[in-house]
Amino acid sequence: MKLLKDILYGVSLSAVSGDTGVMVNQIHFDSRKVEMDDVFVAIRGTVTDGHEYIQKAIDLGARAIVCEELPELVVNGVTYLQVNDCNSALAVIASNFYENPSKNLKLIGVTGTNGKTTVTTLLYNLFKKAGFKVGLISTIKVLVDDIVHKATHTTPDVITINDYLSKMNDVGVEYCFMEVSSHGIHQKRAEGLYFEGAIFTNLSHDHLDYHKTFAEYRDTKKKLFDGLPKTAFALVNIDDKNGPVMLQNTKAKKYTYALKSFADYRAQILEKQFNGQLLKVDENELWSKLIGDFNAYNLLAIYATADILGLEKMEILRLMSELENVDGRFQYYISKERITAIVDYAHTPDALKNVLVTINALRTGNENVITVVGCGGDRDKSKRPVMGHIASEMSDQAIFTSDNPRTESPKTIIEEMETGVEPQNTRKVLSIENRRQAINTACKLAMANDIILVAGKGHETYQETNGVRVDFDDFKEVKEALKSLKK
Ligand SMILES: CC(=O)N[C@H]1[C@@H](OP(=O)(O)OP(=O)(O)OC[C@H]2O[C@@H](n3ccc(=O)[nH]c3=O)[C@H](O)[C@@H]2O)O[C@H](CO)[C@@H](O)[C@@H]1O[C@H](C)C(=O)N[C@@H](C)C(=O)N[C@H](CCC(=O)O)C(=O)O
Ligand SMILES: Nc1ncnc2c1ncn2[C@@H]1O[C@H](COP(=O)(O)OP(=O)(O)OP(=O)(O)O)[C@@H](O)[C@H]1O
Repeated sequence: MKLLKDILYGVSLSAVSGDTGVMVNQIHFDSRKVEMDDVFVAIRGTVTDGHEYIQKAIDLGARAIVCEELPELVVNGVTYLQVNDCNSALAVIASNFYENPSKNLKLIGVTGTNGKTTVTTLLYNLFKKAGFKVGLISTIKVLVDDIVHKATHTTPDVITINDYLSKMNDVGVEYCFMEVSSHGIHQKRAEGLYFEGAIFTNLSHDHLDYHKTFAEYRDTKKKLFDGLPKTAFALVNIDDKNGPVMLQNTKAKKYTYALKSFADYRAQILEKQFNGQLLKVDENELWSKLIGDFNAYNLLAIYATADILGLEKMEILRLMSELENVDGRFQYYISKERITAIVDYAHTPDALKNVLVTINALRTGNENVITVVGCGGDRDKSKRPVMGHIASEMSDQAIFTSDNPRTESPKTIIEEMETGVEPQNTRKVLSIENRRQAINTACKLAMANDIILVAGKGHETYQETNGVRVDFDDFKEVKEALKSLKK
């Protein structure tokens, strides 16, 4: 139990009705989870308004209510706290409730359209190899030292983040690497946290269903950097045209990394092979199993971060050379017929293009590239024709299929992808709604040395249709399909 007054420290209150000297048990923003003596914070959401559930929360035993508008009738024995912005208040209350766990470790946030999971996971693995106790908050999983928790979001809500950070404090975690999504920043899920540093990977077309304009999407990402204290570091990819924008108003120490521009940290790709690439980082060479220009950026970002955080440069490179691909990111399998299948989480136009550029650069002869790809339902629709265009333009054969249609019609999504296909490429496109069938068809069409890219789902192990998740794992599917081929 905590004293309500204590967890309100730093919250700017516009009105108080009732006693703040009471003990409270937990904080919730979902009335359905409220129990006796909890605090309920009413959040205005995208679908409904938490203020409508204040009475429900009280019926379940809420001892205090945080809201932007006081209800007309107040209940005796309940404390009402009026604030201007419930999301901001929740952020402060959650940090106070868990005794500011972000202050007791070094928290590094990673933002950008692509590369967040890769960079945070590689940093987690690198620092673990270096002998530190580490934590990870990512799309794939949350790791409290070695204990795995299931991830629900890229950036969880602020109560859950503080809960994880507090668990990390309990086991002595020294560094935590956390993905910070634009939804997370907009909904203030990362507010009130003490960041040791933040990293910007890149910015391209995504989430325009939520942010409406690219400028709004960019400015949301920028807030992570605007909010850093001067003791923190801000590390940005300066080859990305929005890199300088991220640094505009930050008080933090500024660092840049780049493959093309002048920067504090620079790398050059010396040699590319299917099983790895040779990079020149500073004046030293690094052989990495992670291939592609985009991974050269990811690797440089982790090298720079580790250097800024004080690890020894040669040791960083030695540990980096041992790092493996992150699950579902350029994960590959070569069949006995010498057909290569690559599973990659590329679900944005930019990521799909990067992966196909990487694959095409590895072609040595006249092998074909067959791409199986879909676009998610109930998400940014404007990506669909662009991804359809990229897949058909950059592959010899593209198979459009389903990728978590959610509540939308898979057929309609595929038709929207087809609108992006240039007339000269239509003959290269097949549309097969059933993802298993699409993967099987790609395997049947493939000849020796061909490369099959299965894009979009990466590490995900389900297909979501109308709220129902059915087991589906691209890597298993394509491997099985290739194994059962009779050629
Ligand atoms: C669009 C979006 O981001 N939605 C998030 C948002 O929900 P919402 O605004 O729709 O909430 P709402 O349903 O309108 O409800 C408003 C409030 O009323 C409360 N409520 C509601 C019903 C009730 O009976 N009682 C009650 O108290 C809700 O708990 C909520 O506080 O706030 C919720 C609580 O934090 C999130 O779980 C939810 O994430 C949904 C599930 C989601 O899918 N989000 C995705 C888009 C997302 O956040 N993605 C990003 C990154 C993606 C990427 O980079 O690829 C992520 O960080 O994961
Ligand atoms: N630095 C990068 N630049 C561009 N594309 C990248 C980069 N790193 C990874 N990718 C591509 O984007 C895909 C997703 O990578 P990753 O999961 O690391 O990104 P993310 O930012 O975490 O995505 P999400 O927020 O949607 O989970 C990869 O499978 C790869 O195709």
